[in-house]
Amino acid sequence: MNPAIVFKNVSKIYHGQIYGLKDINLEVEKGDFVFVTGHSGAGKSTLLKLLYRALLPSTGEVYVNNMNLLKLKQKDIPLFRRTLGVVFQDVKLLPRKTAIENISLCLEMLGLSDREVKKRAYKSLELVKLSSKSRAFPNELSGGEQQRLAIARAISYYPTLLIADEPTGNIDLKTSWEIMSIFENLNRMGMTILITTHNPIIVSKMNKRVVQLKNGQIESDSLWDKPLIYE
Ligand SMILES: Nc1ncnc2c1ncn2[C@@H]1O[C@H](COP(=O)(O)OP(=O)(O)OP(=O)(O)O)[C@@H](O)[C@H]1O
Repeated sequence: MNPAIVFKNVSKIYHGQIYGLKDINLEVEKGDFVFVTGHSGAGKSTLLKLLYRALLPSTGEVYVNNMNLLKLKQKDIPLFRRTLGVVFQDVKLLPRKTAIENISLCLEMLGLSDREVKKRAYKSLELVKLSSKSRAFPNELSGGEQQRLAIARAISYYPTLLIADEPTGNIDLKTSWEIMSIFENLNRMGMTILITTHNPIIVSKMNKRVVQLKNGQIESDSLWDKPLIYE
């Protein structure tokens, strides 16, 4: 087996003294769907940043899609980032570009033909059920639609791994379920999904693997099997 993600004895220490993560060991198999939870300051963002190589570990090794991120050469970083899609909490959409342009602009940077860019951009919008809003500007979209557009942009590269930072952080529960069902569909299509969230209702109803962080360490790692106490 070649896991999608491997953390081997990973610690991240900020300013030589603050532990963001402490001796983490974690494997995520290809095709898994994993939530990472934990209180504020538990280390969720640090873990994500290590995954997309915005940070390097202080000790230990991180592998994503079989690449040792410590050994990745600077010139290979853009290529590496295309193997994973990232959905940020603040959606980072370009305000003066339409939905379809927000996606196409990223794809154009890959050097794809105009035809391929168009095909992938429309396909991505279709996957997040936003085809009817292709010409809308971000400020003409609801919070949930903006989040869906951010997902469409992240999957337009056809990544095998999709990671999302609090993707339901700023939206209501009903819209959150719509977003979760999109992640589930992408997972069924074979994409590995890793999502950080604070939201216990989402976690308790989705029945997925849950990695719970506390003070930079893994407190528990199991399938969610607790009773639904947040109804
Ligand atoms: N750039 C930084 N410099 C110093 N300390 C940092 C830095 N980033 C994070 N930390 C510290 O590392 C620890 C983990 O932070 P992290 O942001 O990963 O937690 P989190 O679980 O994502 O929190 P939140 O849910 O509030 O976003 C915290 O103690 C935090 O103060």
